[in-house]
Amino acid sequence: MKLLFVVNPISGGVDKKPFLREAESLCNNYGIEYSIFKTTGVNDEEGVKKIIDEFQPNKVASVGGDGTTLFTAIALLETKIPMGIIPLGSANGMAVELFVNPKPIEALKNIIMSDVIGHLDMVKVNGEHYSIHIGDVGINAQIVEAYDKDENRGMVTYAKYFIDEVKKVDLIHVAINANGKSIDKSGIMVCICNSRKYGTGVPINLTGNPMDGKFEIVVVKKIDTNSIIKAGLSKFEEGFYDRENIEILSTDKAQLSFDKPRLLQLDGEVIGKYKDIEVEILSGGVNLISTKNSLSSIVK
Ligand SMILES: Nc1ncnc2c1ncn2[C@@H]1O[C@H](COP(=O)(O)OP(=O)(O)OP(=O)(O)O)[C@@H](O)[C@H]1O
Repeated sequence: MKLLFVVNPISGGVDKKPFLREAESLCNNYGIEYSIFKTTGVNDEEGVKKIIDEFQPNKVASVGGDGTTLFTAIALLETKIPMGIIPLGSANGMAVELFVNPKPIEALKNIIMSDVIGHLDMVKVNGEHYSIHIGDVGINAQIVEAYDKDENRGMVTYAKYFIDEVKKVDLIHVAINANGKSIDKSGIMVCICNSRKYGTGVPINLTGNPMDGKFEIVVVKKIDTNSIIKAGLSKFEEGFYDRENIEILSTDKAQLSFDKPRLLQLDGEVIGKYKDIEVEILSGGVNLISTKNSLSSIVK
């Protein structure tokens, strides 16, 4: 077997060397041929495609956070090569969502051993951007933008910008065209969800399923002390999920038209400001290496 590691050296502020030492020793012991591609943060698409082409891996392990998972998934989109996730980012929202073993070396053993493939959907935005986890316009996108400019990573940095942004929250008006209907909505955040929960553990789309060929548009109506407390508590107990503060629309294609250009983030990456957004599902776009146990938890 040939295994390619796509490694983000900076994700989560975690040093990847100890994991890589253990991974290399495991591969050497079992006679697994491997190659390591380290991302640099600039023009990595070309580099990773070149190594995929030359090395022709049977499996790919994405070592990093959600951004790295998405980067790897996009690189593999036109191949049928399956990929798995080694959670070594700051929040690892997608890994949690997909019931990946939280211990990196155990996640690697699952990738090596498993022939179980899950057909994970991917969301395509404006014909050129992708998401597998959650994208949004509004308060969270603003936080992600501020977070990205800070050299510190992790939850404490995220929390610092959360508090700043809550103070200056702005109401968004959006016209949503989906399922043959057009509806107008207002809220503090409009989310495009392939998945259920943010990396922080806060649920946004509890009825979603990342493998059902659909995505959800979730409009969060307001933010006040009560909704913040409920959102925070719902991380620990889903009973606190505030159904009254959200509206959910499930579809496979939608057009969103905002009152003015709005900042969009997809899977933790800031994409830019858009007034109009077109979203479509790429059903089963990612061949995800999983396990029977994880798959039954995902699609339950
Ligand atoms: N060598 C590098 N130096 C700087 N930035 C990098 C490098 N490699 C990748 N990146 C950037 O890292 C980001 C992706 O990070 P990723 O989402 O995997 O980790 P994270 O943000 O720490 O974790 P999480 O998404 O779980 O919160 C992308 O913006 C990518 O451009």
